[in-house]
Amino acid sequence: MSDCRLYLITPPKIDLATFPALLASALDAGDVACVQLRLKDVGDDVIRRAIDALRPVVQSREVAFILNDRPDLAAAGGCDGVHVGQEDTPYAQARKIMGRDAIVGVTCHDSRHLAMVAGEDGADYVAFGAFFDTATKDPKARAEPEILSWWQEMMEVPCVAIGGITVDNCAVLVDAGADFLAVSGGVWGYKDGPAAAVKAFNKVIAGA
Ligand SMILES: Cc1ncc(COP(=O)(O)OP(=O)(O)O)c(N)n1
Ligand SMILES: Cc1nc(C(=O)O)sc1CCOP(=O)(O)O
Ligand SMILES: [Mg+2]
Repeated sequence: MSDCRLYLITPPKIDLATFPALLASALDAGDVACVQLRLKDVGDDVIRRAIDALRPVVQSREVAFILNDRPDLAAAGGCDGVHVGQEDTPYAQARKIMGRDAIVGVTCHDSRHLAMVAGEDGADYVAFGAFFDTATKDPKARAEPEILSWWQEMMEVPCVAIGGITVDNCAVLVDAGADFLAVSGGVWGYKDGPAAAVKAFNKVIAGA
């Protein structure tokens, strides 16, 4: 059985009147390691309100609550961590803002070099992607599953696979050694709903 775990990414737009209950139902359906709040092109107040609404839902279930892009708002809002990309706040600054005990993850696209640098700098995980076509964003790179196997042989730092991951295509990434599958559309857009998606992902992970 694989040690791989699910890492949920929130949908690009969320309605705070309904999304907390939907998220709770997904988290109660099966194992989830982290939830990343990912809102693009919105003001700080919108992000703060979303943190306040979602953080208790996530943290009360012993799941790590991670904010995308913004270590300042993550630290101020009591998040467990932050995810930064190559064009966001640099890792060292994010770490300084978040503190030693927080989770700081770094996007590395399909680059072994970026991953080595992030791992050696002290990142808590490195993220590779996009592995598949995705409608959630226009990804900078396409990664192949071999990069996960290569990383696992070289390094102790966990690796996250992201980009177009679904119940139907994820097995190859689990087999290649992903520690986490980061998924948005494959959960929130799943034919039978997000709770069924979490169950189905966990079934594939357990069988891999
Ligand atoms: C787990 C995880 N991996 C990669 C990303 C992408 O981050 P980034 O390249 O900064 O792009 P945006 O998500 O900010 O558009 C991520 N968010 N999470
Ligand atoms: C946020 C993000 N980053 C990517 C990268 O390649 O770095 S792909 C991606 C989209 C993830 O959403 P979905 O599971 O719907 O494809
Ligand atoms: Mg970013």
